Amino acid sequence: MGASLVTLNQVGKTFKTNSKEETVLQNINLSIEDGETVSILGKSGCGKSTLLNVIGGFHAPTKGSVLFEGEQVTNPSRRAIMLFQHYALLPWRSVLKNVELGLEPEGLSASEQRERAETYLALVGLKDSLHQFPSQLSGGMQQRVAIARALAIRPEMILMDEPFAALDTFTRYYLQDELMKIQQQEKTNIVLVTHDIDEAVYLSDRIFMMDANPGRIRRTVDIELPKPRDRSHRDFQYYRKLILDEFDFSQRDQSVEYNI
Ligand SMILES: Nc1ncnc2c1ncn2[C@@H]1O[C@H](COP(=O)(O)OP(=O)(O)OP(=O)(O)O)[C@@H](O)[C@H]1O
Repeated sequence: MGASLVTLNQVGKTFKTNSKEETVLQNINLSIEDGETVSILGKSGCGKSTLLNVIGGFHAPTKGSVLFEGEQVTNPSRRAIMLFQHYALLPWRSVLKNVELGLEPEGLSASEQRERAETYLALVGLKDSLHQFPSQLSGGMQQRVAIARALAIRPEMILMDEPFAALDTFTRYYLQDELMKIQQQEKTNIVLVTHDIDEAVYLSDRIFMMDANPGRIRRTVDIELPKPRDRSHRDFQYYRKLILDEFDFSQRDQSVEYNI
């Protein structure tokens, strides 16, 4: 096996404000192999988004190092694109122009730019919506535009911060399926922040489970199930239960936790 795509060595992150100092990440060691989809799973406030931002070069670690293909990460780059929960589309630009916007720094000709944007919009099933505006689309369609915009840049890695959290269950399942198919086709590495255990088990090759105060990796779980996965299969339920047990949820009222 070659070198890891991403390696974090002894990473710590402390935020300093006027009144206090908060250590949000402590002693994070992890590696992400090329081709993997990994999830960072943990309760609210445990430092998931901070960890994602450190991986993407948006926050500098206070301690330790972050390596991307063996090179120190010091800044965000187009090799790792961030995808947010709230799409971040420009409302005054059409679907096509939103995707083309991400391509402007690449210096493509107008026709190349358009062709690339159309290719990725077709990939996410939006070839008939090129000239619509974000406000004319459902939340799920808007997130598909955002996914197309990220893919069109052809990054090596997409960092996703709870990308489907604002969507209803049916749309979320649909987009999780789409994302999995696209990932298998494009071979883009995905790092997904979520607090949805099902989403993590459904999509991930590996799950990094985090504890809070300070944020640290509690346990890493390899999900050894072929894709596409069957959410109702007992092997899927095995991993789901393993994670619920690890977070100590299984002792509580299970009707609350097994509510899908
Ligand atoms: N730029 C910042 N400055 C100061 N503190 C910050 C900053 N960013 C995050 N924090 C603090 O770091 C802690 C972890 O936040 P983070 O957003 O990483 O958690 P999270 O697990 O992603 O939470 P959630 O699931 O609710 O989004 C919080 O206490 C937050 O207040």
